Amino acid sequence: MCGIIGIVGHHDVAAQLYDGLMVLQHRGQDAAGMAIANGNRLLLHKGNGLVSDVFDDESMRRLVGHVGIGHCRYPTAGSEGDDEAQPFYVNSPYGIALAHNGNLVNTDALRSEVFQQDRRNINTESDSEVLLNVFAHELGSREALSPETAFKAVTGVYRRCVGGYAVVATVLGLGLVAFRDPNGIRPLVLGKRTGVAGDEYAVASESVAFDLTGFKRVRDVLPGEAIVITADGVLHARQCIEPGVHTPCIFEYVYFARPDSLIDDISVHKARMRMGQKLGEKILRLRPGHDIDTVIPIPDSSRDAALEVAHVLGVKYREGFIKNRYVGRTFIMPGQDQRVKSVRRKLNPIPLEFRNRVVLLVDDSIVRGTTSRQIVQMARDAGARKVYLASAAPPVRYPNIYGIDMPSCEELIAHGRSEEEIETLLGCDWLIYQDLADLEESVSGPKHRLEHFDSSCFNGEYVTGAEADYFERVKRLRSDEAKTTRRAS
Ligand SMILES: O=P(O)(O)OC[C@H]1O[C@H](OP(=O)(O)OP(=O)(O)O)[C@H](O)[C@@H]1O
Ligand SMILES: NC(=O)CC[C@H](N)C(=O)O
Ligand SMILES: [Mg+2]
Repeated sequence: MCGIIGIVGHHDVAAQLYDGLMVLQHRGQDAAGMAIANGNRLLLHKGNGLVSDVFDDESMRRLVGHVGIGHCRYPTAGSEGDDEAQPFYVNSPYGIALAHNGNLVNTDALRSEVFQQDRRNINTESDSEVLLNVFAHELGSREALSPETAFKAVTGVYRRCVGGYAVVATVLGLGLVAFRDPNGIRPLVLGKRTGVAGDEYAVASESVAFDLTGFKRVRDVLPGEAIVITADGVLHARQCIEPGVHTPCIFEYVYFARPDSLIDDISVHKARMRMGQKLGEKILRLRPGHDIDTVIPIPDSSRDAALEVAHVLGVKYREGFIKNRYVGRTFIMPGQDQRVKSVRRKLNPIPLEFRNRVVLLVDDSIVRGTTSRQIVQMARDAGARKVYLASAAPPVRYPNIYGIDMPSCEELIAHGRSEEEIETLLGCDWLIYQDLADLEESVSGPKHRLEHFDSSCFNGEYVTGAEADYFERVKRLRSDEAKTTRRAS
């Protein structure tokens, strides 16, 4: 679930892109990069690592220009190599750099189409490089360069690229182009800042990227819409294809996004609080006379929900696990060994919050079960009398194919298992999952702002469809086993 940002300003934008990327770091910890338009050059700097590792004073000094894009990567296709860090660059037509959040599900068909029909070579295994070349071909086959031709090129992308994608690109001689897939699966938001020199614009994966950079959130980019901001700061917007059913990824609200973001006009923080409220109500329905002494969140992402669960149950909320702030998110780490070790490094119990108590641990989601297995054991070792575990999301039973790297259902602890079987595997005394209808209601809120979601990892329904053998192929290429073999070779 990468983070993307693009800015058209009146002054150099690299420092602000850096600040924006720092706030989007939770969306991708593997690689980072920036591309800045400077006259007839696209200045590019990217590499593996966190934003603060990839950029130093020297690289920042080189990135001069007032139109630019940035990316932080969590790979869902290809490898974790630095050749697949983003933005990607292509020299024709005009010179384009592009950064992508999401995942295409017709990459293989497109790859051969791009080679045979468009006569373009794709030099990596990245789906984003394919997307860039489709956009480049579509732009190159129109007459002059203008917002109009950019919109037509985006329509071409919409016709050819299937999957989840939010994209920012800089095109030399034009400015910034941004667009969001026809179902709006991946988020993209537009911001504006008005200064003495006039209006400046930004687009980003999450509105939180604006807070630090002084931009104000204007609105979400619509599914199937494209935005062009010319280098002189003029904004053009166009619906480039009839939008499909708007199905934003529900996992953004459960886990990925920061709580201080608004996505599709919905506060992630409030959505998570409502998840907690519904989860608490379910627990009360199932066991009105429960014996829970304390609710303990699994930091970080479950805190909003856990606090509300405690309120509804009328019991104490205690921070029983202390998180080491120097360990990143474990779920988005590339290998299972690394994930397993990181959970213990990251979380440590405060025994006095567990001793002789019946504790309810609350997490936002249970995916591979890496975190839950260990924290249940830690709670027992710390002296808990009983350990209950609640998940603010339903069982994750199906792969995600739109930008979250859980490609192989065998790796999902809930796949093909009943809740009782999962409870036994996790070793807890009671396991409670949120119901999907309650999760969806929590996100759409009392005003029913959204009616549909991409909830595919919970219900196995994929709004775009996928190539017939897609799931098998992606499992072969991207299971933990395949990644380990690839790294060793
Ligand atoms: O069942 P699993 O495969 O372990 O995945 C689910 C866990 O991973 C995530 O935490 P993570 O440590 O990535 O980030 P966080 O600090 O934002 O909670 C999520 O919040 C769950 O705790
Ligand atoms: N998580 C994402 O958005 C990944 C983007 C792209 N598919 C890549 O692997 O680089
Ligand atoms: Mg977590």
